[in-house]
Amino acid sequence: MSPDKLLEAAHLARERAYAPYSHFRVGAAVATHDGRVFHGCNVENASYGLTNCAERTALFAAIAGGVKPGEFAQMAVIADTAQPVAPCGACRQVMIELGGAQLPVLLANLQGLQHATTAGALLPGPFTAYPRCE
Ligand SMILES: O=c1ccn([C@H]2C[C@H](O)[C@@H](CO)O2)c(=O)[nH]1
Ligand SMILES: [Zn+2]
Repeated sequence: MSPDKLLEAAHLARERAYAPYSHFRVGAAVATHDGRVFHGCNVENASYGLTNCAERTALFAAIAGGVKPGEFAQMAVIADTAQPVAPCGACRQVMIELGGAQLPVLLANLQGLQHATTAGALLPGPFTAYPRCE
């Protein structure tokens, strides 16, 4: 799947954002090596801290749909920002856990600006669980 096609999927997912508090809509999409695509949008809550970002929604939807870590091929994220959207730290950590540091991530805005990066480049020095217990 081309990065542009995946970005189109993220754009469509953004339309489904539930963001009545911030009014800031974000869309994400992840593709697997065998061509499955999962969509994510941000889902807010009256208890603001319960909000789930578009990126994690997409990754969690994929895992819930049967995707295993290591099967992710690429991810795309889009929002109405001046520069290509910058995922939050929590999502960067989850991208690395599930997609791996090499996961290609295409960040974009509605004006067509794009930044191609990787999960590892977005979060150097990620937390990895309990290395001293191995
Ligand atoms: O990369 C990002 C940044 C923010 N948000 C959401 C969380 C919240 O609903 C709104 C404002 O932060 O945007 C995302 O989904 N992804
Ligand atoms: Zn986030």
